[in-house]
Amino acid sequence: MKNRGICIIGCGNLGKSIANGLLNNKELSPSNITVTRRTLSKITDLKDAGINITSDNVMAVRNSNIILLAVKPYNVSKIINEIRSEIKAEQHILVSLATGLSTSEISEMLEHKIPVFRAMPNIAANIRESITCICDKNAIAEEVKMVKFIFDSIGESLIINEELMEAATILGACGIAFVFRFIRAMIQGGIQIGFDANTAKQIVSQTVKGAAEMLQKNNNHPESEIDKVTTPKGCTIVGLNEMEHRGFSSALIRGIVTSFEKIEK
Ligand SMILES: NC(=O)C1=CN([C@@H]2O[C@H](COP(=O)(O)OP(=O)(O)OC[C@H]3O[C@@H](n4cnc5c(N)ncnc54)[C@H](OP(=O)(O)O)[C@@H]3O)[C@@H](O)[C@H]2O)C=CC1
Ligand SMILES: O=C(O)[C@@H]1CCC=N1
Repeated sequence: MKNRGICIIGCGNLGKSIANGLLNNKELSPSNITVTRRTLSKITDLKDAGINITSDNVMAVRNSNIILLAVKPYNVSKIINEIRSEIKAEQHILVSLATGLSTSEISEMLEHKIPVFRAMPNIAANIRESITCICDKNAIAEEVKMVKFIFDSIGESLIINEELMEAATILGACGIAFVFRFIRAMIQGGIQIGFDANTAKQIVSQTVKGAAEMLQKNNNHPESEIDKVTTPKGCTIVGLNEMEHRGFSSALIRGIVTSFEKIEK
């Protein structure tokens, strides 16, 4: 990977999170990373860290091997039109991060047949804690390994079938927003029962981190961990039951399904 150039076209919320995450990858030199957007004043910190910043998408593509397309879905065809003639079969791999556009739709916009990937990270890429689901069209094993290397370096990654890409978008990419909303509600509850906002945030964040890490490390089902907390006739079970009476699990499931229905339209 050392001599491969990576460009991120559209260095906004997601693109910048990825760029920040990649900065900590010792196998990638910041000078091999180029990011683009029109408003460069918003990414001068990346320039200070050694990443090339530019508004020139064509130059960025010309000097790179792996193109991460991180613009809004409605800007994808316009950007591909702009860079199409620079995309070379022997030089490039294209990774689209755009929601809802298939690898076939992207491939059809291109002049040459090149490996096209879709990847769905989340903004925790910023601290190298993303989960990224990846699928591809026309890629060989070595190219898959290369793309996986990039996303493994900003968290974890999974190769999935393309038909699950929309579901992956909801659970992983939108999912982090759902988790933040849960955390916010916990903090609001914590303030109501006596903590100041900062202390409540510290307690809740570490509690959520501990719960997530327990599941990652011991592979148990969440309910079997809940059983270890709930004392018969105790204060945990009454809280949990009240949450369920109020539709807690149902609200989450319905939110996930509603987001999925929106993306499937
Ligand atoms: N945000 C998220 O958590 C996730 C987003 N995605 C997908 O990633 C993509 C990007 O989303 P997000 O980062 O939220 O969007 P943003 O709007 O934050 O980022 C897109 C960036 O593209 C830049 N841009 C627009 N036009 C051009 C152009 N002609 N040349 C270069 N850059 C351009 C914009 O900057 P400027 O106006 O300065 O040019 C903007 O900062 C979307 O397709 C989204 O579906 C996927 C997973 C998670
Ligand atoms: O809300 C959206 O449409 C995008 C897709 C995943 C995260 N943000």
